[in-house]
Amino acid sequence: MTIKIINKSVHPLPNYETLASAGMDLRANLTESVVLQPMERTIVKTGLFLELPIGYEAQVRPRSGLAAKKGITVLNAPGTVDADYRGEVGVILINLSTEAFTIENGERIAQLVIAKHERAEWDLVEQLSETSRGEGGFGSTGLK
Ligand SMILES: O=c1ccn([C@H]2C[C@H](O)[C@@H](COP(=O)(O)OP(=O)(O)OP(=O)(O)O)O2)c(=O)[nH]1
Repeated sequence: MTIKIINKSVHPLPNYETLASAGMDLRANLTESVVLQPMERTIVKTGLFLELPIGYEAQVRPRSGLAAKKGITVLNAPGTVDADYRGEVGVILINLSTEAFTIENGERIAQLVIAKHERAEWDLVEQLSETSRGEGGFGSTGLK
């Protein structure tokens, strides 16, 4: 599939790193680097504007390396970019580590996964079908 994109950033378009990558890395588009203190969050602009086909969304997801090594993650993961959104794609990053982290211009801060989604209508009923799980949830089958 192809997706219309405007690139107002100073970086190349996001691309898939390998043949089977699900996500394309998103780069911070900054005029100067940003320091994120522990527990601080910020919206990092990407300079990218999308026109997704209806029935598709773009998910803004964390990068595992940044999360595991630096404690930097996407606060609202996965962020949802709607097909009718015409603004700049932003990445809400939070620093969950105990040390300050500097976001440099061009740094790969998150990844974008393009996904199909359904749009459902509600069928308002008085009763739902019975199942063996019933209302059990939130660890009802044990935690191990
Ligand atoms: O990580 C994100 C999440 C959202 N958006 C943009 C695209 C999305 O279509 C729009 C609205 O996002 P969302 O529906 O999650 O936000 P909201 O808090 O419900 O705001 P709104 O009232 O604008 O829908 O913001 C991003 O650029 N990055």
